[in-house]
Amino acid sequence: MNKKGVKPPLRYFLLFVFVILLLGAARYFERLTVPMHRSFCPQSVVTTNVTRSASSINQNRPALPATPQEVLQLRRANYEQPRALIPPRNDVLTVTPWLAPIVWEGTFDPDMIDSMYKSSNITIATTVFAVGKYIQFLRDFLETAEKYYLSGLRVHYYVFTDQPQEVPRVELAVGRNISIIQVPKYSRWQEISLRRMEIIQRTIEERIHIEADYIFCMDVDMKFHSRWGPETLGTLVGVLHPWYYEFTRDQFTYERRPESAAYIPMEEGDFYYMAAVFGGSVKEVHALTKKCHEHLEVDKSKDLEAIWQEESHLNWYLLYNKPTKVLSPEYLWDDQKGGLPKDIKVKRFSAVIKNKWEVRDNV
Ligand SMILES: CC(=O)N[C@H]1[C@@H](OP(=O)(O)OP(=O)(O)OC[C@H]2O[C@@H](n3ccc(=O)[nH]c3=O)[C@H](O)[C@@H]2O)O[C@H](CO)[C@H](O)[C@@H]1O
Ligand SMILES: [Mn+2]
Repeated sequence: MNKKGVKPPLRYFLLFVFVILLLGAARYFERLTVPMHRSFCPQSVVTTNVTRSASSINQNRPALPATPQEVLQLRRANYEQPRALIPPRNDVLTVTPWLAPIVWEGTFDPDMIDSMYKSSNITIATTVFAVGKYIQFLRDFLETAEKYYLSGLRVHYYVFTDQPQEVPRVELAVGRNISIIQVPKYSRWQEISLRRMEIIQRTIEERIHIEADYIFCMDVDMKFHSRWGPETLGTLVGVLHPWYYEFTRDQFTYERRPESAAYIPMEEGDFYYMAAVFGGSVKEVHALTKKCHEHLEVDKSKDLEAIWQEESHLNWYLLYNKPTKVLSPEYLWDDQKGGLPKDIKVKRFSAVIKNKWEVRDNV
């Protein structure tokens, strides 16, 4: 017996029990603090945490998303500080007067954006029409999309075609799938092009509203050339037309006949958007396609066809329903423009040069 009345072996045992209890308490409090952090985290980080706690049950799952500790590290990640007095680009407009960002190379951090969306579990519907001879563009569109378009995210392609059996088999990455939907072939290319609004509206109502969170509607005579990442996602997204982004509003080829539902007066207009890509949340794109479809019908009843078909109606819509994000012409280039000007640092998605007389039934 020592002077405190506890034998040395017993003292070591009690010390051991105490340490074990201390470690247990530390782990318990660590767990408690995670939900507290969560409530202060942005949405994407919250999702990351949730996924981790689920996946940590199954230790065999490959490529685990960030742990809560890693999330903290991520929040302190070593990226360049945004400087309030130093604009990332001073050669281009990076925000609209209604405070929507305009996305250009150099204005965002791709790694940061990717890590924000990595475990977000969102699905992006992507519609593409390949009717008549335009089926020839589909393979390149899909193959290059699998290389560059929203890599690592869930993408559901909806291919609308009159020849389902001709849709090429393209290997899709994990989490990506394709639905083929048969549509009629109208005899005029203008009709094929402008019917897209109606068909997209209907398909959103029938299934896309259940199957996806965001949607992009794209032309098929296009190829991806480099990253098209989740920096493009937004509630309502329009893209600057590569031929018109330097022009003033009076030079835009808006519909100028007051009889048309797409009419825009000379003294109005922000940008000229190209109809080869538009997108946003499924809800907003549904509203857009519904309104444009209605306006197309109104024009049709007056025997009117807007100067650039659905593109004229899209421009009307986006003038009076401001997009929440605008993509620069990096996201919609045209190979016919040749080399890139100084302000376009990267070509991400571009229209291929096509022989209109060869691919269209009527020109
Ligand atoms: C540079 C230029 O002049 N651009 C205009 C032209 O774009 P584009 O020349 O890009 O129109 P386009 O021929 O690519 O047609 C639009 C899309 O409709 C689909 N499609 C069209 C025809 C067909 O036979 N089969 C088929 O599947 C296909 O997905 C195609 O990508 O016409 C559009 C008409 O809406 C817009 O007004 C564009 O601003
Ligand atoms: Mn096109």
